[in-house]
Amino acid sequence: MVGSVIVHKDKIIGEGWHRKSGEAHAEVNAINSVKDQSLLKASTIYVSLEPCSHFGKTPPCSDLIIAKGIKKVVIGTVDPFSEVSGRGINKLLEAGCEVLVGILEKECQELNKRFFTFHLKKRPYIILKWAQSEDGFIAPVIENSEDRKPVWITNKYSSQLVHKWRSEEQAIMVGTNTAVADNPKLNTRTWTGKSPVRVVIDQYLRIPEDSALFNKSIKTIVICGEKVLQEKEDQQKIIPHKNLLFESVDFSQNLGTLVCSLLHAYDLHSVIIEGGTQTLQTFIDQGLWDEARIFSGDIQFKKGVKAPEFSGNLISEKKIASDTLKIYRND
Ligand SMILES: NC(=O)C1=CN([C@@H]2O[C@H](COP(=O)(O)OP(=O)(O)OC[C@H]3O[C@@H](n4cnc5c(N)ncnc54)[C@H](OP(=O)(O)O)[C@@H]3O)[C@@H](O)[C@H]2O)C=CC1
Ligand SMILES: Nc1c(N[C@@H]2O[C@H](COP(=O)(O)O)[C@@H](O)[C@H]2O)[nH]c(=O)[nH]c1=O
Ligand SMILES: [Zn+2]
Repeated sequence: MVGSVIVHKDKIIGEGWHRKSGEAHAEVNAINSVKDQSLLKASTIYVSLEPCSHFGKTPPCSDLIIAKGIKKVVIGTVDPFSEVSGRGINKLLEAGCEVLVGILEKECQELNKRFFTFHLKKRPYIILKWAQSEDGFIAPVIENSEDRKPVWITNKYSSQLVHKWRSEEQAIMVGTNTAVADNPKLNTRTWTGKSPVRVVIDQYLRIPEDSALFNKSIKTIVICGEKVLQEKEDQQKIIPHKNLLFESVDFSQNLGTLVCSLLHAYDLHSVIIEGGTQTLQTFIDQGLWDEARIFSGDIQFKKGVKAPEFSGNLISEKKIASDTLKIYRND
């Protein structure tokens, strides 16, 4: 999200923000919102991200600022996107604008943390999320039960918050055992908004075909081994569908890095990984995470699947009725 404000003689005369990829940028909306366009020549434009310099889905905002005769530009942070990255600022300077860069820089980077991670680290912003019992388990001992559903640890308020989080991210991922044991839907249900793209690891394609993840209602990417995919394709057991995509990777390599490259190639800027422990630990051990959101319920399991082991900076802790939510950052 990028925001822009236009100020004339200490008075805000225009405001705008970038609503959606492909639509008008913040500066365009802010400029268009100014009723008396003749004031622009004596105004300052504030924008949280460097004005763009390239013809992307829309024309360059730096050209528009210059064309409107705005003389002073205050920028929160440089754009990490290689097509822009300093070029927007240079265009403005060359046109004789006064340009201030780095105002509330940290706040502006935080606002677009997904976008920054995607361009600077060439991977999605990674949020780890799990719920653990009071004694540190994410599930009791798994019995080979026909009844494929999660053992619920958290309360309905935490669960609703998770659905809000799902609506805020572009992808959601789980490991094979979780898909087998829980038959999760991984959609956004108790909150409004989009469901993320579902991603599941399934090296040997052993997740039952009638699983909710394969119902084709939402775009779903299955990450499997090269050999098994070839075999299934040869047997014509994979029917191509726009919402069910199979991607093979070399499981003898570093899985975390492979998944990150794959999601980057799919242009997915963020992913929430909802377990289980083995999958979460894979990313933790490779330092491939940005935030961990951990619920603790008041239930005790005594034995079962241990929660992941990790260390990070605790940035917030709160009670949600009987649950505790702790959020950590990896920095
Ligand atoms: N409370 C909570 O928040 C949650 C609880 N759960 C519970 O956790 C349990 C499952 O957890 P867990 O057993 O840790 O399983 P995972 O869901 O993490 O699945 C593990 C499997 O995924 C594949 N996999 C994961 N990481 C790798 C890797 N680095 N390399 C290769 N393959 C990998 C392997 O499949 P393969 O063996 O086919 O190679 C592995 O056996 C379930 O009981 C579920 O109910 C799950 C999610 C959240
Ligand atoms: N058990 C457990 C969670 N489990 C996670 O939620 C998934 C189920 O998603 P869905 O089928 O969409 O409701 C499940 O597979 C696992 O990833 N989450 C929590 O917030 N609290 C909990 O106590
Ligand atoms: Zn722009």
